[in-house]
Amino acid sequence: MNILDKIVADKRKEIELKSLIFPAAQYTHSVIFKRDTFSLAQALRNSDTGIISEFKRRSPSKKTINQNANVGQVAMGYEKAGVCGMSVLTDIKYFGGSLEDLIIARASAQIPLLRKEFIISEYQIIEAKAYGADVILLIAAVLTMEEIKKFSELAKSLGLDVLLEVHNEEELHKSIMPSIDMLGVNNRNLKTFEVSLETSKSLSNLIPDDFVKVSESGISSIEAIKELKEYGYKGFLIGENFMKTDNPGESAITFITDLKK
Ligand SMILES: O=P(O)(O)OC[C@@H](O)[C@@H](O)c1c[nH]c2ccccc12
Repeated sequence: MNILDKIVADKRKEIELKSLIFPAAQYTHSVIFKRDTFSLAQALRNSDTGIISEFKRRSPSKKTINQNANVGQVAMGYEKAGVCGMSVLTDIKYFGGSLEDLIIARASAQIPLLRKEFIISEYQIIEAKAYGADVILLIAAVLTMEEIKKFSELAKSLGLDVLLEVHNEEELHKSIMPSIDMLGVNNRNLKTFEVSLETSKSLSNLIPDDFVKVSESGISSIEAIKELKEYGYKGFLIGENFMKTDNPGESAITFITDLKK
């Protein structure tokens, strides 16, 4: 079994139990559930920097990235840096994240927040909104075309933006539908952890122009962003490059200042 299959198998068990303890219906009456959301797609369209910065303590490919960072402080730093949005890992077992991190980020910054999660059920989409997310991630590698349609339509009906992530041409073909706002190309193969910006470059011309194009993972230089922009990318998801430093917020400020020069 590859790591992605393992993560998804664990996730199924987790949701099965969680939905018994906290049924989805109990979330939908809360004030936070009914709030207005921020649009990441809109922020990216209006931006000339396009940075989506991530909060990530560890990952299966990098055992420790940053165990000390305070999610509230990092969210404030990212907001001050002028990022278009912040991605918050909520998977505990493999990434050391949590829904608590998401809610603290929500309380700390008024910017679009992406729930970074392996979404395989409608329950997690309700939960995402209830914990303060504005955007959900759907990973084509673990979903059927029917699931992508059902999940993205539910998200849209709740006022959430949808970032659909692909890694190859086949995943891209099954994912193109009107309920998707942004198409993310993950430069990291989630099954082997290999990273190459060539993935973004080679898939770019297959993505129709009505979707905001986002390049994800392995981005650590201004040069890389300038190059990816030429392939039509408007969004750049950066995690480790900021998180591996002692002050991720400050690192984002420096990075975006340099990007604007
Ligand atoms: O830390 P990086 O290489 O800058 O990557 C960030 C982000 O793209 C990566 O964390 C990611 C992209 N897609 C995912 C899906 C699940 C978990 C994590 C991810």
